[in-house]
Amino acid sequence: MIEVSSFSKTIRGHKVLREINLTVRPGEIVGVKGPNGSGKTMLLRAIAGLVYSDAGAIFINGIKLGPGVPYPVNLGLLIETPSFLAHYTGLDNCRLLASIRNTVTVEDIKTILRQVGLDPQDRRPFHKYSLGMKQRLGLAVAFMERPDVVLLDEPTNALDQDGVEMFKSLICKARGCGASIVITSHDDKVLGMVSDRMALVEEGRLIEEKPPMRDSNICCSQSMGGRDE
Ligand SMILES: Nc1ncnc2c1ncn2[C@@H]1O[C@H](COP(=O)(O)OP(=O)(O)OP(=O)(O)O)[C@@H](O)[C@H]1O
Repeated sequence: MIEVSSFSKTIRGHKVLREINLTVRPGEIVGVKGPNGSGKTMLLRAIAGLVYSDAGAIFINGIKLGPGVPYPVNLGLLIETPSFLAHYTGLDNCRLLASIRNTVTVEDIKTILRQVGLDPQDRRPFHKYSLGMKQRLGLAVAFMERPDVVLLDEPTNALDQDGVEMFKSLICKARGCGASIVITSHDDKVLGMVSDRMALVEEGRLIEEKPPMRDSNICCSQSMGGRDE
């Protein structure tokens, strides 16, 4: 459960987030839209515990984020361009990141790589990947550890149609497993299809929240089995 409570953030004298209130329950996807520079990425960074508040607070499963507080749950994060070790393969990059928490096996990693459309046996180093392949690898890492909180900034950037379908399937599965998910996108169509609610951010303010759109939400109509096949 994500609870953002009257959260404000000022950077170098500029108020980038202003009294944001937002709750995302387990098994819920909130889509955030808004113009360039409105504060969408900063909101995700704040929920990820990467920036702290000037006023207000963010609670994850009831635990207030702040300096010295370990992130309370498994976090799946894709913010801006994913950065990986240039000379490592996709599999080796994933294995390195997975070794930090040590909660998934190599087979789990190979499975998620296949799910995002990458070949675990591909020996090409990351720097030879296309933009779409890099984005797919970023998504693989975000979902690799069966996260409880998923924060995705422009997740369909550089993805072809097949990649967008893969993304929809991944996010619906995570929702079905009870993750609290926030995504930003300039693609209204994708946001509309997967979000339970939409939030509109302008000049650092959350100015409108739209109610659940169950009828058009593809995640509501898909089967919500476990992750692997
Ligand atoms: N590291 C930083 N230092 C200072 N200001 C920043 C920093 N990062 C972002 N900002 C400012 O915060 C505001 C919100 O930026 P943010 O990246 O959250 O916008 P956004 O809604 O994600 O935009 P876009 O749609 O272009 O990705 C902008 O005015 C930006 O200039």
